[in-house]
Amino acid sequence: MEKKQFKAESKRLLDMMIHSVYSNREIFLRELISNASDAIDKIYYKALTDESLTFDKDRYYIKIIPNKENRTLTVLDTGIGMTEEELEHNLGTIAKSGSLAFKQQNEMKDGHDIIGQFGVGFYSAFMVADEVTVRSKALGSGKAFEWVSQGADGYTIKPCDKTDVGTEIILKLKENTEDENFDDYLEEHRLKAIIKKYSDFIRYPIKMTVTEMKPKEGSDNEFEEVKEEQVINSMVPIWRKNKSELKQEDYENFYREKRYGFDKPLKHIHIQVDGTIRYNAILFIPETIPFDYYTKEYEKGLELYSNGVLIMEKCPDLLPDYFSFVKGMVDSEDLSLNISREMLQQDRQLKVIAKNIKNKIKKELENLLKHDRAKYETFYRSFGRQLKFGVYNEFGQDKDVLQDLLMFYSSKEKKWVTLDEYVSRMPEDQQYIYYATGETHERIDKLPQTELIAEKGYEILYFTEDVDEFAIKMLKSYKDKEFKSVASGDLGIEEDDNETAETEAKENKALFDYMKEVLSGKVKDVRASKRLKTHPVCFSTEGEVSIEMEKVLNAMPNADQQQIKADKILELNVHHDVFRSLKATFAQDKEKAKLYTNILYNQAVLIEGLSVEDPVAFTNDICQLMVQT
Ligand SMILES: Nc1ncnc2c1ncn2[C@@H]1O[C@H](COP(=O)(O)OP(=O)(O)OP(=O)(O)O)[C@@H](O)[C@H]1O
Repeated sequence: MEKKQFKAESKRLLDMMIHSVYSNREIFLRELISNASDAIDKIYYKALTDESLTFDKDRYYIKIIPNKENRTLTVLDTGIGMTEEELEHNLGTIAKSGSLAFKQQNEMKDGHDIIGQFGVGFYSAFMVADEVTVRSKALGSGKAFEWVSQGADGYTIKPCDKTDVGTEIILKLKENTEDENFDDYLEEHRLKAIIKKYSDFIRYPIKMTVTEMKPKEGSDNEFEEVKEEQVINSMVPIWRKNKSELKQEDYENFYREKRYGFDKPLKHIHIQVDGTIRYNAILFIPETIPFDYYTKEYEKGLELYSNGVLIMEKCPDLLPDYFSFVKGMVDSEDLSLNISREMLQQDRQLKVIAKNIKNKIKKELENLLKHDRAKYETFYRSFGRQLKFGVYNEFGQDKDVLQDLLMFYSSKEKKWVTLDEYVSRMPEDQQYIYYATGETHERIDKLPQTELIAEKGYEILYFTEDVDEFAIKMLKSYKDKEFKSVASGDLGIEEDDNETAETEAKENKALFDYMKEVLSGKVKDVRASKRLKTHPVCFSTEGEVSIEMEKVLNAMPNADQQQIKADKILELNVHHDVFRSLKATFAQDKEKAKLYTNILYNQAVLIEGLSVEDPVAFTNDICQLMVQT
C-alpha cells in the first residue's frame, strides 16, 4: 500500500508538537477526549436541523480502554465519525481543524461548546504512542476506514470493518524509558485521575471498566475483585446550572470536591455573564487561612476552563494579589488560547474577566461588611492583613479599591470599626484620625501617649500589625482627614494655654539641655510634654519614621546596614512628682541627675517595647538609686 506523506511543513510541525508544544504529556488524553466530545456534539448540532436525525443522549458516550497485554490505550467515541476524505484532510494535514470548519459551515449560534479550533490536539497522541490507529465510520456512510501512522514518516488509509458509527483511536504506547514510564497510562487509577483533572465536565459520559474490591456474596469478611464499567466524569458543571437550582450545600460540596480548602467557605460568588465576553465563575472566600498563606510558597490563582476543559490549574492573572485568598474557577468560551492550551496569549478577554471578577469580589465583601458583620470580622481576622498589604503595595495604587474594606480596633467602641464609621462620628473640633501602635490592644490601652487624646474624648485606632502604619502612610488621608499617630511630635490639638507651655520650656531649658547632652545622640530633643497627664515620661517622634516603623524596618533582613532610626523626643510631664525630684536633684547633684536621666530614658524605651541597649547598665543604675535612697 502506498504510504502518503505528510506535507513537508507538517513533518516539522509534527516534530514540534511531539517535542516542544506541550510541557506535560498527560494532556494527550484531554485532547483525544475533547475531540471525541466534539464529534458527539456535531451529531447533536446536526440533529437540531435535520429532522431525520434524533439525538438520544443515552447512545452517546466516550470509552477509555487500556489493554495491558498489548500495551494499547483506546479512546472510543460514538460521535459523527470521519469519512475517508475527512481522515485524509483532518488527520493528514496538521493544523487543519475539521471542527473549526464545522463551526463555520454550520453557523452555529450556540455552537461555542465545540472545543477544537487549531487542528493540532490529535497529534499530542504521538507524545505517548509510537503508532496511532484511527478507525472511523462516518454518520450516513456505509464504509469504515482505518488511518495508521507512526509519526513523522506519514500515514496509510485503508477500508476496515467497523459496524457502529464513531471513531476508535488506538495508541500503541512507547517503550518505557529511564525518565518516563508509559505503562502508567494503562493504569486505571492514573487514567481516572487524568480524566477527573481535565475532562470532568465533558458533557457526555466517559466510561471505563474499573476494578474494585467488593465484599464476597454471602461473606462478611471476604472480598473479591469485581470489574465494572463506570462513568468517570461528573459531566454537569455546576457553574452552568441556574443559580436558582443550586443550594448552599451544592456550593459547599463543590468546594470540598475541588479541594479548594478543608474549611467551609464563608461565602460563594456565582457569576454568569453573557455579554460581549461570556464566562461563568464560582468563587469562594475561605473561612480560615491556608497554612502557607502568608509565605512565599503560596500560589494564588483560579482554575481556568475553556468550554469545560481545564486549561490551567492556577491562573494567577485572574486575581489581584490583595484578593489572593479567593479560590474557585472561571470557565469561558471566549478565551484566545495558544495551541497547547497551556498558556494564554496576551489576552484582552482575560483582562476583562479579571477586572469583572475583582469588582465582584470587592462588592461582595462590602455587602458582607454591611449585612453580616460577624462573618466579615471572621474573614477580616484571616485576610485583613492581605488587604492592608494591598493598600501599601505598588505605591498605593489600589488604595481606593480597598480603603472601605479596612477595619481597626477602636479605643472607644472596643471593637473593630471602619474608617467611615470613625470619620462619621468625629467631633467637629477634631482634625485628625488618631492611631496608636503597639503589640496588643491591652498594651496600647496603657500607652502614656494616648492620655491627652483620650482626655479630649477622641477615638483612637489601634494598630497591632506591622503593616498597619505602612498602609496608613500610603493612604495618607481618608475623606480628607489625615492620619496622625498619638506619638507624633505635633498632635494638631489647639493649645488652651500656650503661654504656660512657653514658660515651662524656658524655665527648664538648662535641665533639658543637660539631659540632651547626657543622652548624646539618642534623642533629638528633651521637652515638656503636653500630652502626658498621669505618666512621668514618654517618647514622641518627629518626621516620617515612627518608632513602630523603626522596629519593623530593623527587623528585616539586611537591616544591620540600614539602621533606620526614628527621631525621638523625650517628653517629660513637668507636673509629675518625678519631675520635681529630678529638677531638685539637678540643682544640687549633676551626677545624680545624670542617673535619673538615663533611667527615665530607658523607661521610655521600655514603654515603646524597644530593647534597652545596655540592660546591665540600666539595672545597675536602678540598684545605685536604691542604695542612695
Ligand atoms: N474522534 C474524532 N471524531 C471525529 N473527528 C475527529 C476526531 N478526532 C479528530 N477529528 C477531526 O480531526 C480534526 C483535527 O483534530 P485535532 O485534535 O488535531 O484538532 P482540533 O480538535 O480541530 O483542534 P485543537 O488543536 O484545538 O484541538 C478535528 O477538527 C476533527 O475534524
